[in-house]
Amino acid sequence: MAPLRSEFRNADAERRFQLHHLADTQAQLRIAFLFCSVFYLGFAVTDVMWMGYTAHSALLVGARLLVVIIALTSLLLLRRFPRSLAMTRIVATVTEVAACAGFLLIAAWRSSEFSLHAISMAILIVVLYIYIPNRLMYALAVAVTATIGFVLLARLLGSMREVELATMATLLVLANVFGYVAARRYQVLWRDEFRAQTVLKNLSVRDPLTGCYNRRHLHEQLLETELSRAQRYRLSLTVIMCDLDHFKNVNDSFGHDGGDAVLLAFAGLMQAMTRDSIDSVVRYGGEEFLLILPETDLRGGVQLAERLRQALASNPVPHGERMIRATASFGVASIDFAEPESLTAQQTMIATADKLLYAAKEGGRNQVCALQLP
Ligand SMILES: Nc1nc2c(ncn2[C@@H]2O[C@H](COP(=O)(O)OP(=O)(O)OP(=O)(O)O)[C@@H](O)[C@H]2O)c(=O)[nH]1
Repeated sequence: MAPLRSEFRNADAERRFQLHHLADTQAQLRIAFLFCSVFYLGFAVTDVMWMGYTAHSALLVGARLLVVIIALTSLLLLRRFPRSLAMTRIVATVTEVAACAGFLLIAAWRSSEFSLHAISMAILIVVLYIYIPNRLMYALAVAVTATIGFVLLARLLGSMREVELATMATLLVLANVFGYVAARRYQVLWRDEFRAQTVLKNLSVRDPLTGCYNRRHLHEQLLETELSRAQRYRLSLTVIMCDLDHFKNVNDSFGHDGGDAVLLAFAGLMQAMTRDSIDSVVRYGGEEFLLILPETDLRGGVQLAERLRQALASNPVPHGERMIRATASFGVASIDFAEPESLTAQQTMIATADKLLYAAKEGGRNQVCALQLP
């Protein structure tokens, strides 16, 4: 995690974290925008009480209304783009900037009350860091700029003595420091929690030796998701069942560690040669794997199986000083849901791929057998 901004260094992990929290972030922002609108408008009463019904107080109320309009527009934009991370960040930052600009304008126009404004400024700083969810660096930039602007205005327009001004500035610096520290703690805690959840989820869906998906995840989610997606969008779907040949001999000759090295190398090949986040590699049994290839026809499936077969056969696996030669057999079953009569169920696809795999074993191993399902 990057220490200052308290975000994952890996952009992809950070994006997944942000997306995971997006609904909560938006809900919190909606409340913050409503809260901001009520308070900005509510304090218009004090403008009128201090200044009476003058053109000056009307201008102040106008400035407050502008902040409220921006906050409410942000609220509508959140409703319009509920899945957009970029929009969520933009509306959070724009509303923060508008709230600070409005506040500084009001402070400048009611320049006789800077010690009262200082209390509001301290509250505003806490709200920016902790209450409005935004990237920590954006909150820091807005809060520090607003604080500097406020102290400069107090110096130029206020009637404070130097010592009062210095004390107020120090207190506001402290508010920034504690706001930043508290916000940073939240950010770190949320990410730690997300990391722990991700690790637990991975443990429950993946095989610990090879990192491939496990069979439970295949049956609970993967296969059904991919089949229904292929059916809905009338796409083709291919599965490859593969099994290392004479694996018992590998274990007997090189020990269990040698067998594990071959399993790892084969799983690594499959993961490297398939499409990231599209294809799935499942450890189906001891030395048996299942590949699920969405939007892939029989020809594509056979090509991949052939490439895998050749890669394994021609690249012996290093194990200590020795090299282990290994081969595998493959059964490829494909279905095209563009054909209206395709009714193949999950079990049929896997059972067919399994039969084809055993046909490949019967045929002499180190080969690919394939079939297009109706
Ligand atoms: N090293 C290691 N071996 C495993 C693992 N899981 C299963 N095995 C072994 O894999 C071997 C599978 O043997 P068989 O089912 O007889 O199949 P085979 O020897 O590969 O023969 P064919 O599949 O007919 O080519 C057994 O010896 C299992 O103990 C594992 O995680 N690590």
